[in-house]
Amino acid sequence: MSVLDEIIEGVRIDLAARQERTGLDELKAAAARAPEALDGVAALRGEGVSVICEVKRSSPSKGALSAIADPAALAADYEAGGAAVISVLTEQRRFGGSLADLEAVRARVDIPVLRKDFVVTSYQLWEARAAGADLVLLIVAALEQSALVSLVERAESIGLTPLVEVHDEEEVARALDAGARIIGVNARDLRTLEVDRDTFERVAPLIPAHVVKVAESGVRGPHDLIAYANQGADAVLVGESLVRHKDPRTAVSDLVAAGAHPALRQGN
Ligand SMILES: O=C(O)c1ccccc1NCC(=O)[C@H](O)[C@H](O)COP(=O)(O)O
Repeated sequence: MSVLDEIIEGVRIDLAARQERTGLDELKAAAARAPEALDGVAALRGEGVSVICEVKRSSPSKGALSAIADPAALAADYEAGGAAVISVLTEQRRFGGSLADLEAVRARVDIPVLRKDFVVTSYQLWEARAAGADLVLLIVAALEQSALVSLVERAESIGLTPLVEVHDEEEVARALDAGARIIGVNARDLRTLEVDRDTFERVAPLIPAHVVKVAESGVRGPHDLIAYANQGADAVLVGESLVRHKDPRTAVSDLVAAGAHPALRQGN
């Protein structure tokens, strides 16, 4: 069984427990009370390279990353540093996250918030919207094509912008077929968990210009952002290097400044 399969097995068990506690109608009512969703595409189409900053407590590849006592305070630092979007890992077993983290972040920041999880059913989309998320991650490798298509449609229909994650050329074709407006190329191989920063350079040319291109994983600092930008990234998604940093606000503003450099503004 792959790491992805193991994660999804746990996600389905936890999901079933939540579905027992909260019916879909109740969740939809909560989603209707949530503030209107912010536009995820517009947030990532700003000047320069946009930075998506992640609240990430632990990971299957590295174990515990940071004792994040106050995820909302961390997100506020990210926002003050110039983040375009906050990503909150809500998967509990392997990443130590929760929807409570997302709700706390939503209540503190004014920029869009992404629910980063292993979404396999539309119930999780309603959860995301009820918690105040504006974007949701959909991982192509975790979904049959019919499920991917219907989750993209459902997400859009309830105001969530899907960030559709791919790892190779075939998955790009599937993401485009599903109508993705934002595609994230994750450099982390979900079988080996190794990060290969060349993945983006290989796969990104297959993504048309009207689709926002996000380079995910392995950004250690401005030099990696510049490398991804030169390969056509509109945005980068950064987790570990920020949560481990002693001054996350400055770390984000250094990334944003690197992404705003005039040399990167001419369509790379
Ligand atoms: O981070 C992991 O170990 C991991 C393992 C299996 C599936 C997903 C995983 N990470 C999710 C992510 O996509 C990253 O949190 C995100 O791209 C940020 O990456 P990084 O900056 O390298 O923490």
